[in-house]
Amino acid sequence: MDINQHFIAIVPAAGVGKRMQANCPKQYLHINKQTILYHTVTKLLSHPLITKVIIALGENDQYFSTSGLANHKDIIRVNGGAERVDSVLSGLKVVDSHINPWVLVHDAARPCVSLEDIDKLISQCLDTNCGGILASPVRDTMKRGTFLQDGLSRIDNTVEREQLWHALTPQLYKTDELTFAIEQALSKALKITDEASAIEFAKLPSLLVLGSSENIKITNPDDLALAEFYLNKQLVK
Ligand SMILES: Nc1ccn([C@@H]2O[C@H](COP(=O)(O)OP(=O)(O)OP(=O)(O)O)[C@@H](O)[C@H]2O)c(=O)n1
Ligand SMILES: C[C@](O)(CO)[C@H](O)COP(=O)(O)O
Repeated sequence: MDINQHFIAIVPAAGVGKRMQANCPKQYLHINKQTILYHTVTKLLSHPLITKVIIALGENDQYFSTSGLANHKDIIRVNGGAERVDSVLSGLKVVDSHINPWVLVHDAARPCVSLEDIDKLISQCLDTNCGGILASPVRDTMKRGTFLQDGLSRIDNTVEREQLWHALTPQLYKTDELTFAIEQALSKALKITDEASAIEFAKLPSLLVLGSSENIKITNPDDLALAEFYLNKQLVK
């Protein structure tokens, strides 16, 4: 990978982690005595091509100041927004596309991403001059369902899983294209849950770059132990 440029990573970290049912936002839960946010941000900054991280924080965030990241010279803080997409857009507003024509976006809740997968994403996107995302193919039979009463659900149909992928992060796009795509999608009140969906609405292409299924998003309580296992597995490599 003959890359002679450096990258900024935007880390949306302004969520409250409702599904985690914890006593603090999930990005501030600890694994091996460090916060998940600390693991994620230091992982990104350990990549030789990532030189700055822009972290979008909640307006009332009371944890960041003691996270071990507060005075890091390569971290820029911005205010997050009501939705993840708003937090990402806040980060994009402080990126100079002349200096950083490409930008990575990576969830604070994904500390298990590997440097090798980040290399693959950067390499494939820059070699093809096309934005893209890390993704992992679906392995199970997939069903579409309908909620019934009393918390029950029923199967409506089986969803074809050929070329069905889990969208992961980082997602890597040209700064100007991503900013335009997100602003356009928001102006049309379109539902944007990742950068790729805004790019799709803008009818721009995206690569699917095969990434490890160990790059989980810590979302529900049982994800924490799994993330700890994967992080510790990386330590012994
Ligand atoms: N308004 C928001 C909502 C989410 N995020 C971030 O986007 C990432 C992925 O979102 P998700 O896993 O949904 O996190 P939460 O929104 O915190 O989780 P929940 O939906 O369970 O509340 C997280 O790192 C989260 O902090 C953000 O920056 N701003
Ligand atoms: C961006 C993302 O990680 C792609 O899978 C995911 O959409 C973010 O989580 P959310 O629950 O959709 O906010």
